[in-house]
Amino acid sequence: MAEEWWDPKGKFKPLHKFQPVRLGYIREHLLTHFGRDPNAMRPFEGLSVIDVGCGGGLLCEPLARLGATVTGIDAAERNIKIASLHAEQSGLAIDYRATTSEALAATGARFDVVLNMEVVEHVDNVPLYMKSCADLVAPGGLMFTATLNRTMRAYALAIVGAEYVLRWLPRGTHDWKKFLTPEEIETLLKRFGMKPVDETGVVYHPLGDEWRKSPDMGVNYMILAEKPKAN
Ligand SMILES: C[S@@+](CC[C@H](N)C(=O)[O-])C[C@H]1O[C@@H](n2cnc3c(N)ncnc32)[C@H](O)[C@@H]1O
Ligand SMILES: [Mg+2]
Repeated sequence: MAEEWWDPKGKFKPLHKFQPVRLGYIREHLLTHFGRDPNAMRPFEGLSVIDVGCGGGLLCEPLARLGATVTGIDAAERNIKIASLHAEQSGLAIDYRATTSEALAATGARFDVVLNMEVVEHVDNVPLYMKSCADLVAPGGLMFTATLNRTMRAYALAIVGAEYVLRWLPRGTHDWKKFLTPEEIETLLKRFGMKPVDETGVVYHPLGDEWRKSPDMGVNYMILAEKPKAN
């Protein structure tokens, strides 16, 4: 099971391929926003980060290595078992819990940074989910959202291309109707007290077999939002 999540060529291959670009984006914005030293070994010491829908913990581990105090939650108990085992093998202390963002937000838990990466296109009640993620952000904190746009190109590339032609993902992984446009995400962020401050597309470059940031948000994209400091 652990291999499933941590195999770079396995079922979650696209998430592994996204790692450099998304970690670069997260790192860059955390450094600037929280005024951290880019040359430090553990620049995010003292920052609390929650990875919502953490799966096998692909984002939790690098952030813990960079010094952050990391909590990973996933609705699927099985994923939490895999993530915990892997963190133990990596010698990392990560607080993994099998729960949902909705349940955790209801307890009043708050974090400096909320990661909402590749989850929202899988949830049933999007507004409720986005509200729970926003509620988990402490005043002055950040939330990162990564997902797929609801365009014809996303249908062609992320569903026909990735699931049927290239077989990067199992068929049926995504349902195009559940994809959200950047405008829809930003509207929800604002409704729940967040201020969108940055956005970028993420585009595949076949020559280097890598994903890079791009102004083109037509398929994959990331949005950064800030929660204003309490007065
Ligand atoms: C495609 S995976 C994303 C994994 C990880 N965020 C990444 O990008 O590497 C989506 C995960 O979100 C979890 N999930 C969906 N809704 C959730 C919720 N409301 N609270 C917590 N986890 C949720 C699912 O169980 C699944 O493991
Ligand atoms: Mg997805």
